[in-house]
Amino acid sequence: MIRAEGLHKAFGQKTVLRGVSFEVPKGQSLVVIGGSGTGKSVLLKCLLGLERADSGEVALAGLKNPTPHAVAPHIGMLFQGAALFDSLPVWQNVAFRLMRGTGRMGRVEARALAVEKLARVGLGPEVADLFPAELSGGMQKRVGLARAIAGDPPVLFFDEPTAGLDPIMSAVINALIRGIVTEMGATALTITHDMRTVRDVADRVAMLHEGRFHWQGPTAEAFSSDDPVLRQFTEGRTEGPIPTLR
Ligand SMILES: Nc1ncnc2c1ncn2[C@@H]1O[C@H](COP(=O)(O)OP(=O)(O)OP(=O)(O)O)[C@@H](O)[C@H]1O
Repeated sequence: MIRAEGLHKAFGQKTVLRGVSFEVPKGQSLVVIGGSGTGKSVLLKCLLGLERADSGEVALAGLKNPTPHAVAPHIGMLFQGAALFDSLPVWQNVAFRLMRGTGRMGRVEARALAVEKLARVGLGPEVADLFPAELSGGMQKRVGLARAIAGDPPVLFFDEPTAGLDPIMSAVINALIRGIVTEMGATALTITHDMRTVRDVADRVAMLHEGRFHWQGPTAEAFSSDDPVLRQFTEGRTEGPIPTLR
């Protein structure tokens, strides 16, 4: 479960979050949309404890206002640029967290688990010993996804999972995310600008606008709503209540 209650966050004079409240029940997938600079990344950082909200509360996997360290074993995260370690082979990237800390896995077990997770995201065992630089962007995303699910975490975060991918690879990654989330029974939160990701991945959609969730609801309703702010965004129109610089 992921819950936020009245999150406020300002940087100096600039208020970014003005009372964000929502709950993602266990096993559900929420996709957060919103224009550039509306605070989606700030919200994600507040949820992960990477930024402290000025006020409000976060509950994540049973933890209240967790620190990044406390929350790490309970979450998997796919970063926007995949964020793999260049100097480590793919399998060590996937098993990175499992090979550290108390109760860490031995190399043989960790490698076997990495190969299994790579298979889940459509990559063969021959990829395990390659280095990230040898992979295409789509393959790196798959490796990032394998790493996110390596520890079978109950909560998954996806930050712009299709950024920089072609439409076909985007569809592949979206389908993988949806399949994995359903199969694991994970609670998921995805940030995206990609309406295809919204359609493919979301049970529910929330739109961040002027520091709050301006609209929240089931995915089908997000695309049939007559809310002018939501419509302008989902239809990508320059005219409407959201100001644009042209
Ligand atoms: N550490 C910081 N210090 C000052 N301002 C910040 C900081 N982090 C974020 N901001 C500001 O908060 C606002 C929201 O930024 P954020 O990166 O969350 O937007 P976003 O919705 O993720 O945008 P995009 O879709 O373009 O990635 C921006 O105006 C940004 O400049």
